[in-house]
Amino acid sequence: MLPVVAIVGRPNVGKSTLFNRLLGKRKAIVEDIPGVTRDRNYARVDRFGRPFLLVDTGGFEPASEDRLLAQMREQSQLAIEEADIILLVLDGKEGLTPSDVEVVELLRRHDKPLLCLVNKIDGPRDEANTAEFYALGLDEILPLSAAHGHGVSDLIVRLEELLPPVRERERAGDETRLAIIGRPNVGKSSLVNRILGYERVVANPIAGTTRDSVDTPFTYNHRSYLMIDTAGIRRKGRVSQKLEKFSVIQALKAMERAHVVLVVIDAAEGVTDQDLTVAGYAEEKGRAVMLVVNKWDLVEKDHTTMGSYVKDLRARFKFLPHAPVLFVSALTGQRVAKIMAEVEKLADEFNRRLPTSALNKVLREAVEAHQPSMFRGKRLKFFYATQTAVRPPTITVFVSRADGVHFSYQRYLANRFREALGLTGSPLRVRYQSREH
Ligand SMILES: Nc1nc2c(ncn2[C@@H]2O[C@H](COP(=O)(O)OP(=O)(O)OP(=O)(O)O)[C@@H](O)[C@H]2O)c(=O)[nH]1
Ligand SMILES: Nc1nc2c(ncn2[C@@H]2O[C@H](COP(=O)(O)OP(=O)(O)OP(=O)(O)O)[C@@H](O)[C@H]2O)c(=O)[nH]1
Repeated sequence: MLPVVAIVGRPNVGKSTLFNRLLGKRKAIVEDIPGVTRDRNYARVDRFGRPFLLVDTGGFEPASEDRLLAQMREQSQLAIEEADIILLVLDGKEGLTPSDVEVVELLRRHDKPLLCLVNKIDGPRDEANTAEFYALGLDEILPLSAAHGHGVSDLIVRLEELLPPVRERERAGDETRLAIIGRPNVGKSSLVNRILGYERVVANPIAGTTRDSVDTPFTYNHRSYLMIDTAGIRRKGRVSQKLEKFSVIQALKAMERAHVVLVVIDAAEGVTDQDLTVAGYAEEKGRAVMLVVNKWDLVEKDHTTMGSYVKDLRARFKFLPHAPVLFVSALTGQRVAKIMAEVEKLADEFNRRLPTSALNKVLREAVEAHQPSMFRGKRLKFFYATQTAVRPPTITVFVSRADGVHFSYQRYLANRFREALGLTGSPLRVRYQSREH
């Protein structure tokens, strides 16, 4: 499972600066998810020896000293519960403050690895500023300039030493891994129980290596599935609802390991930004996504309700035009049995291997039926298409000028591939590569 590294510290100490510094240029999570305007406070970091999920716990509302301390306690508590490693950022320019002392006390009562960073040590002149922080009695204080990068490589070395070893690959086999995610209280556990109640649970839940994870293998229609549990979200209660991003982390961790992701939406509450955020991440990762609208029993309906609900859903989840949508009630059981039937179809498509001959036939016929427009005075030439990856199915098309394939033509070809190959719900990636002939 992806380890979590949380950055904590008072406002203005440089948490976001450090976050961006560790992230480097490339942000691993899409930032332009339509409909999501909120700041990004978490991202997968892949640039170093071991990938991890980095969380910036900042973003306090401006508050009085008292309120601030309360928020910092809460922030630290969450980091203790959720993170594998905690980076405490202190302000070397401002010096040690009473709230720093308190937070350190709180953090070290637990055995989570803690790295204490004194930031804004921009040059030799500032180094004396670190001295007073030794009063905290910590074994190790790392001077840092998040803004200029000094000390960052030392930090990374320490981080890598502390990160838990990479677990051996997820249990091999061709089972489909299923994650059910959604905001607190949308009915995830009820759905999991319903699904596992219907299907044959093969074994007792296997306790994962981390305390929160309990995956359940089961079979449906003679095929193996693994239900990835997101129980962590359930136990947090009051606190994590305040800092919603921590429940997002659980969802991100589950999605890392999943093939098929069920994004559960509360029918009565409607789509929230958080739903869009996690679905956007699933889309970016190339997971097969299904939108499950739960608590359908609570909605007053006439014959137009479902249609307009779908329309609204499609508009919000524009980036997932193919995701199947189901309206269910975990309470009454209505249509819950359909979920696994849909999952099976989706998983089939998601795992599909497409013969090169079939792909080329589709490509040839599509180009014949509708020629691409000229690019810089020349007709584009399409050579051939072949599948270059599975999960999700990925097709590479070789063409005279990859940059000459207009977006609308890309969409046209992708749709032709989908139609011809019977891919209705699964993501499909089509890449273009230039070739001379
Ligand atoms: N001199 C100096 N300034 C820094 C350094 N790192 C951050 N700053 C400055 O400190 C200020 C606060 O930085 P942020 O990264 O926004 O701090 P933050 O902790 O995320 O703040 P909140 O979002 O309020 O929690 C900005 O003006 C930064 O430019 C540093 O290494 N040296
Ligand atoms: N009316 C109605 N209530 C439901 C339905 N599904 C779940 N609930 C209720 O919604 C509440 C939350 O359900 P849970 O299954 O615990 O939701 P969860 O998403 O696992 O919640 P967290 O543990 O907070 O993440 C419970 O009171 C359920 O009885 C449904 O289809 N209709």
